Amino acid sequence: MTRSNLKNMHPRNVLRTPPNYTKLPIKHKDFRRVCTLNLNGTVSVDFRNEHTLRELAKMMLLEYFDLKVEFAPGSWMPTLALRLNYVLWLEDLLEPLKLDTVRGIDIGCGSSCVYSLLAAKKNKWHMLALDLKEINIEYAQKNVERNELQSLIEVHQQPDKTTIFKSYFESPNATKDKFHFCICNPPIFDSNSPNLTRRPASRTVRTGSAEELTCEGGEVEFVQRIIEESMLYKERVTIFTTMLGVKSNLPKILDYLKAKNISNARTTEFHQGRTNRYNVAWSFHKEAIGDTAPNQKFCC
Ligand SMILES: C[S@@+](CC[C@H](N)C(=O)[O-])C[C@H]1O[C@@H](n2cnc3c(N)ncnc32)[C@H](O)[C@@H]1O
Repeated sequence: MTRSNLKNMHPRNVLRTPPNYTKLPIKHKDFRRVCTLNLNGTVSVDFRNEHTLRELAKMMLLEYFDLKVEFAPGSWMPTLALRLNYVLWLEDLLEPLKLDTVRGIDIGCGSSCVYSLLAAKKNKWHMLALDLKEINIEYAQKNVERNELQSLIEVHQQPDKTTIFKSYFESPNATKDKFHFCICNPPIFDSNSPNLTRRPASRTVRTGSAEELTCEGGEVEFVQRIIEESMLYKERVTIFTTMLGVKSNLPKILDYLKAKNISNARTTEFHQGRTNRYNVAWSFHKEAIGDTAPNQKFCC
């Protein structure tokens, strides 16, 4: 990350001050094991090594949020700067609502359950964490228990990959409480695309299993499903949000919202080093999003 990029990070992001990679290995012994000490006293981290990335992610969550996290083998690896920018943007969107208690839904929480853990630990938000994969549910549940956040986070297995909120809301055990937001980092690639095997080489190792990274129609169709279900459950969730990994998909989603006559929408961009993400929020409630939170761009 460059200095100018760091300056443009969300104003409340603690990672605006770059981590001290020379001091952190002294404090965190598992992280120390994957670092290389150079002759001039500096420390190198191999971002192409999956095990190293796991230890880095675990160390960052522990150092900055006192969160102890384990990841399922081969599962999707969260980076803290990006996850934090998304949570901070949500804080901005929710602020005008002046809520005493906040309830959110984490669509596709992954094995780390990272968004729910951050939201609960940092803000004491109540979270419903949903995922399809059994192993992700097991790890997510253990991560919640490891951090003693059971009173704030409920983990629920999504039985049907074609639905988003429906199977939970229609289940007899579902809470009758309303939710104030949903957060989502959708599977990005189209499982039917022949280009999947010809993805460009990345400078860092790509983590995540096929089931976590792909779905029918890729992120566009996944988000279109969220939009469709948002129309069914407009009274159950105040602000719907999602992330997109591909810039050219943003206008497609905005066009889809327009086609569904949903005009109350906002976008933001997150730039973390070489990783760019594009977020959309929409609401059926006039008091939400409407007068506040202009479209924003955050870089880190
Ligand atoms: C890209 S990963 C994101 C993981 C985590 N939220 C993060 O940002 O690090 C997408 C996740 O969505 C889950 N998923 C896919 N389809 C889903 C569905 N219909 N309902 C809930 N989760 C789903 C996958 O199993 C995977 O864990």
